[in-house]
Amino acid sequence: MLTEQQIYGIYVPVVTPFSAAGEVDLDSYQHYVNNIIGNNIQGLVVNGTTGESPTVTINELQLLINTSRELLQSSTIPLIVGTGTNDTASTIARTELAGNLGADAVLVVVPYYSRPSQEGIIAHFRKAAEVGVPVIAYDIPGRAGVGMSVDTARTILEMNNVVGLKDCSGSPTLVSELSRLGSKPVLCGDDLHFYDMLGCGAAGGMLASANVHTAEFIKVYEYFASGQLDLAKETFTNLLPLMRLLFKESNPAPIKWILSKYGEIASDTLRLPMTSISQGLQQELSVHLSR
Ligand SMILES: O=C(O)C1=N[C@H](C(=O)O)C[C@H](O)C1
Repeated sequence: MLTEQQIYGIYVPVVTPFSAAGEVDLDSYQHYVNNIIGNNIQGLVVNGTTGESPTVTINELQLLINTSRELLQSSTIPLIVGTGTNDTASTIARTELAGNLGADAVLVVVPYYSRPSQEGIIAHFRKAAEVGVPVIAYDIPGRAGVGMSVDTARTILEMNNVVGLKDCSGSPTLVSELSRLGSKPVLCGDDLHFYDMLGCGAAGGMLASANVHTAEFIKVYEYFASGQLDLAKETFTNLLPLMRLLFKESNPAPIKWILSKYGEIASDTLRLPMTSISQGLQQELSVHLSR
């Protein structure tokens, strides 16, 4: 079970590879995730936004959790499973499933589309936390349509079983205030501002871009944590041109494209309504293909 003390460093939210026909491609998943966990990451995140969670069925989720558990058999890296949906009942069902299959924690997003009140957001997280599996709450107003206020985030972080927050709010306010108030740890989910967010008090990052050049992202964190700020900044700045392209079109399409070009996954297929990246972005990303 994931504890608050384990929330730091680099967590990698992995993609869900699909075959050209749109089925989960387990061979690619095993090959690629095995390479990711060969790095000194702090957490493996399955079925997050990057894993195209809105299109993954509950049976497929079960398969992904079981496969990930097997891959992590001789590893101490915690397994975090995205179980949040826009519906509290199905979030609870997925959280129970993940817990029963051995997830160390779940990632629960603010319910998207419905635009609940702050009270509704709190009630949603209370129900998810009551399942008993450690919860990382996930604030991403740009995708959810609604975000957590600082008070809401504090209330949620005070709940038993909530171990931390993933902050994709797009502003330093939440992480700065929570860290000033001595709240539970916050992981930055805003790749392009990772370095600044560390400066505001983030304990690490859950970064889709860390699927590419994973070791470099770990270095940014380690340099920062050991006070070597110039090196942290320089390493981060070197990653920025690629990162900007990885978020130029909707995540995870650019990451899937680059992973397929690296031979990590067999195809960059996405499930609709997500589509592959444009020809223009392919050209721009091609410059970054050598590793
Ligand atoms: O899958 C995730 O977790 C992440 N999703 C964010 C998004 O796609 O908006 C980005 C972040 O890097 C991690």
